[in-house]
Amino acid sequence: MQDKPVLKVVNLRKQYGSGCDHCDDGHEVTWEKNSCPECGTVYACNDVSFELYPGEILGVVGESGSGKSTMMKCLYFDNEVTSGEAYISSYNNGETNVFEESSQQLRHIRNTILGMIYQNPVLGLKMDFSSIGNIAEKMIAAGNRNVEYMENRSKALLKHVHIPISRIKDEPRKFSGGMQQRVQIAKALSNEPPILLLDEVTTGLDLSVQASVLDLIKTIRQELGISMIVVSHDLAVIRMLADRTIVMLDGKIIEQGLTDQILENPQHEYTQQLVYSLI
Ligand SMILES: Nc1ncnc2c1ncn2[C@@H]1O[C@H](COP(=O)(O)OP(=O)(O)OP(=O)(O)O)[C@@H](O)[C@H]1O
Repeated sequence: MQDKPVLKVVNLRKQYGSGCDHCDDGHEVTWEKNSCPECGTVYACNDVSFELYPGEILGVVGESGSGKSTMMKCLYFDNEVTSGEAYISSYNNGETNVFEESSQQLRHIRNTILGMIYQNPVLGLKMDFSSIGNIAEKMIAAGNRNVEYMENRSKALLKHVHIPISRIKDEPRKFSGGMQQRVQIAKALSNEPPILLLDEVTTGLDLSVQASVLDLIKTIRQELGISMIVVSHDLAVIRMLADRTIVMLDGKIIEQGLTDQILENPQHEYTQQLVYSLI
């Protein structure tokens, strides 16, 4: 490879609390996992840096509380970062730190460059809108006004994620968990974003439903070549999907590399535990 990354993240930090003399420079502290024992500030993400390349799936794995969801929320601008930089190649040719952009620009990036699929569909869908309406809403937010186009595209997307045509007007609250995730995926794809963010999308689903959602994600990557960041606490999901993997612990990246390499030859003690628990 080394194409230009579609996304480059540099020293992303998200802290809860104002910090103190002890933890501000990070060196003098014996951390209690991700928090400062003196002032209690939580460093949910600390100096997180990585690159996402065209068409690749980057896995992010780590235990509960390691900072995975916080990182995704920062990348989708649900959370404001404390500090750090992110550059997107399809936005100002990758020359602008998007974390410093206005809220109007951030909305534009969310609507046209990023798609997000949350673990909890309530965060990604309006449960009382029709499914087709959910998708149209995202297209309208990106400036679309052509009703016929939006209707046809929504139908095609829902068909693509295997929602029966007879149910496309149903509200997601009437759907099973697997179907809700499929509608979220269709919605996230509606404006053809170059980057998809998927946060624990199969957690909580039955195994067979998990498998079908994972298959759908693989098919989308093959057909559309979209770059994806896939967060999961489950290394089996990462093994199935990710080309490269980041391992997070206590808000930091402790290991990253090709997924096969990480699975075959984990370097960090924590990664070794994760991998051996999978075998
Ligand atoms: N609003 C908040 N205020 C204080 N601390 C927070 C807040 N939100 C998250 N945290 C802390 O940030 C850390 C990272 O949480 P995060 O949810 O990102 O982890 P995670 O790896 O996604 O775990 P999980 O999969 O269980 O959500 C945790 O220590 C959490 O307690």
